[in-house]
Amino acid sequence: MSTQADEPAADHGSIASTSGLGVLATLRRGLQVSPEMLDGALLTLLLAVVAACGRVVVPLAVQQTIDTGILADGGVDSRRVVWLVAGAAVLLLAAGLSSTLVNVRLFRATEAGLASLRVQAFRHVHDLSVLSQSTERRGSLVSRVTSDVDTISLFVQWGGILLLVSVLQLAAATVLMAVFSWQLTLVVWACYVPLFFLLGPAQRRVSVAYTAVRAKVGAMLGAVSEAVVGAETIRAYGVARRTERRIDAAIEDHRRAAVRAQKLVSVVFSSGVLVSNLVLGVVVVVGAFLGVGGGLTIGQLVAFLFLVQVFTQPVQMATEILNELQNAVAGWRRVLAVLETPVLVADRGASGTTTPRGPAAVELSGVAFAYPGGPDVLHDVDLSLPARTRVAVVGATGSGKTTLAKLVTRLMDPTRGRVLLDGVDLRDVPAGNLRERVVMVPQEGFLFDGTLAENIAYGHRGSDPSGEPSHDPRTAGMLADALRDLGLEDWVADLPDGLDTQVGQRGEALSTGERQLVAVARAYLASADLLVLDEATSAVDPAAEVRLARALDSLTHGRSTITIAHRMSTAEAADLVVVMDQGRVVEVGSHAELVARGGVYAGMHGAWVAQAH
Ligand SMILES: Nc1ncnc2c1ncn2[C@@H]1O[C@H](COP(=O)(O)OP(=O)(O)OP(=O)(O)O)[C@@H](O)[C@H]1O
Repeated sequence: MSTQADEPAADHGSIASTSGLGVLATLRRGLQVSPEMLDGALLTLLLAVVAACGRVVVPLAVQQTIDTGILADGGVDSRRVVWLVAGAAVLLLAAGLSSTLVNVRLFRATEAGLASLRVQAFRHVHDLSVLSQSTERRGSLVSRVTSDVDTISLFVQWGGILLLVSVLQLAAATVLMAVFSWQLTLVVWACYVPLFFLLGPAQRRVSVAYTAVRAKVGAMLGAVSEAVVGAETIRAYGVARRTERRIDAAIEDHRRAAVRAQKLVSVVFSSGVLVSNLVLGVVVVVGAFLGVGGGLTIGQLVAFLFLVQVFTQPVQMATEILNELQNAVAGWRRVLAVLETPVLVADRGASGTTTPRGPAAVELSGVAFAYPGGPDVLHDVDLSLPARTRVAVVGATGSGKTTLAKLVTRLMDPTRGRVLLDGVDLRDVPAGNLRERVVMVPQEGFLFDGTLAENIAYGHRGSDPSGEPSHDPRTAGMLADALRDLGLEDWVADLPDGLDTQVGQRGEALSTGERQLVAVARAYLASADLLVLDEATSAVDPAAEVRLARALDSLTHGRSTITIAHRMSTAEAADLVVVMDQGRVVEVGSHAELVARGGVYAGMHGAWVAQAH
């Protein structure tokens, strides 16, 4: 039997920055994760072949028209010319249609694949422990689900189409050229291969130049937006000139970087055109010699000139496409890394042990915890918190109070030891059951842009714990009851639109104290068996303080609560006080007992009393 002592330490793996797979492995894995991308790929490929063949229709038609129509043995054969032109038109139409279909089909398949990739990545981010999320900067996580997926989409929809069509186009042109003259085909390839290799380094320089431009754009936007946001401070300190100079410099930097990048692009582009023209010249000269020897007809020579044009575009684009491919693979790696991060706080689901609703008792046994890569911040915590008890956890800043709260609410799992709810290890309690029974009330809950009613009802999940907060009339009734029980009716009545008041983004339209009240009302509606409260530290006016205290009192009445207490008055009012010091529980008892004991708590309390009076 496994005991807490021999349980392996939980590996708090954070999200790797990339998946560490090679290019091909990344592409293979990416397609496995989003198989929708390959939907109907065979037909798309066939259509792409038709589209690519369309690129050589004109050279072929020109050759046929000249050799068998205009220069026919018995003089110009007008009927043949007309047929050839009409045939070419039909083929071009078919190729154009195929090309459109290839675009549409690739677009549709890619969007379906990427949408499912986004959903998977987003769901997974949600399942990851708070720990994995916090080790990764949240913004960066958002970018993985959004802009990194965009780099893939950019490549697949633009680069991918070009790559597919270009490769087929080169193949079709080469085959036709080889049919006309293998010698001249070799000449064309010999001219283009070096260009391809030269373009690589040039393209890299372009890419570096553009990265610099993007950085300068960022710096410029930063400088401008800082000046706009901080306009009041800038004016107050009379530093407008200095700010202007900074902005001017940032704009000038950007201009210089943009011009440099554009110059490089012009050089690269013109050299492509130059080589293409040179090849045309070489083809004419070599072709003329071959023609003299009887190896090449005039029609074929002219067709060659067209075919050289068919070569130029894919070769010029190739390095850019490869660049996009690199970007896409990098994006894919970052998204896959999210998907590969193991869910540390795993949900046992139906195979877990559902605990019945009712008074909740909590026990911590030999609990230790370390944040990733850090030392233990909780050591050997043994605690038994009876049901229906108001517990206050006190301790100096950094003593581990919040960490303890996160373990009790299973936002993370302990590195060693066990946290039990009514005797069941939290790791065995299904997530739905746990969220129904245990609710964490942060200092200030996150408010969503919407009405006050919506924000309060957010905590209520009706009878279905996994369901959406219900919007039915019963909720309205419950809201009214909750506000009455918490003594918040007056407050809501005084608001301009009552429960329909818009709270603004993140609740910016409410005051700090009001946001705290929303958090309390929300927790009340959630009607959990155990509340873990992080007491607000921000000061509010005395009237609001009284209202909040009264609401909190109603909220916690008759319920098991664990409050991270920042005020001694909260500890005084609690049934049980847990004192933490440097990650250890050093004292447990009632306020009176602990004061009488004359230990750490008595010292903290004494200091508070002395300061207050
Ligand atoms: N995400 C984190 N990553 C690494 N270390 C952390 C993290 N959060 C907290 N810690 C560390 O863990 C220790 C305990 O922190 P905790 O937040 O639990 O203390 P606290 O008692 O709640 O403090 P406060 O009263 O200031 O909120 C501290 O040393 C802190 O630096």
